[in-house]
Amino acid sequence: MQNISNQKKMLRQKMRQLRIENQILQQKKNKQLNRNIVQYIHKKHFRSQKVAFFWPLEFEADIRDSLHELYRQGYRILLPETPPVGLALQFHLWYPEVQLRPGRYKTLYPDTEIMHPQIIMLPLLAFDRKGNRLGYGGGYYDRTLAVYPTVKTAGIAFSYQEVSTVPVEKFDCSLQTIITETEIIYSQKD
Ligand SMILES: Nc1nc2c(c(=O)[nH]1)N(C=O)[C@@H](CNc1ccc(C(=O)N[C@@H](CCC(=O)O)C(=O)O)cc1)CN2
Ligand SMILES: Nc1ncnc2c1ncn2[C@@H]1O[C@H](COP(=O)(O)OP(=O)(O)OP(=O)(O)O)[C@@H](O)[C@H]1O
Repeated sequence: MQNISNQKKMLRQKMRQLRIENQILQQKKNKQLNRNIVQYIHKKHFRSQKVAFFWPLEFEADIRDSLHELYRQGYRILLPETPPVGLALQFHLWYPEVQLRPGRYKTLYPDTEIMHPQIIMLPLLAFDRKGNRLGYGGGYYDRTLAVYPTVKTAGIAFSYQEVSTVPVEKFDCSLQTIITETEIIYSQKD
């Protein structure tokens, strides 16, 4: 039997491919996904709370509408700066006019003050209904959630990214909620 890290590697390859195949269809689902993100935040969290999002990379869900909408409503939106591998993400305050700087792995972030989030929205390649998450393999979000054990977590994905079981290792942090364009899945008490 293969070890878990190899299983993760293979699932990553498969999900990356699936994402490319879904690129066009995905664009049509962005609107509904953004609607569900805003609805989740309204239902669960008060205004002026600090919500960490991410600036989408190529092929990821385009969640920029949610950032603008929630900013307008008085939430404070934070974006991650990607440090060297082995360190936790740092979150910077975002606002619509801010200039974004290029960071590691083609990420973009605002070079503004650092803030601590109360809610973290996470990108992912695959998820399962128990809230297990597969990312790109940098371990950035697991390390970050280890620093913020009490924050609320919600993964953002399209429904085609659901798999029956994501292979997990002992350091993997699971998600309380997963938001897709078709549903909001509460995998754990939130
Ligand atoms: N939008 C976004 N921001 C994010 C993440 C993410 O997954 N998405 N991260 C999540 O941890 C952190 C950045 N970590 C990353 C770690 C590895 C790769 C990576 O291996 N990229 C591939 C190309 C990915 C692809 O296009 O499929 C590469 O550079 O070869 C990317 C981001 C923080 N910011
Ligand atoms: N809390 C932690 N402390 C130390 N090392 C960690 C921690 N969490 C993860 N790692 C390391 O990070 C590596 C990658 O983890 P994993 O495969 O779960 O990444 P990922 O969740 O897919 O990536 P990302 O969160 O960046 O999207 C693992 O090999 C592991 O050694």
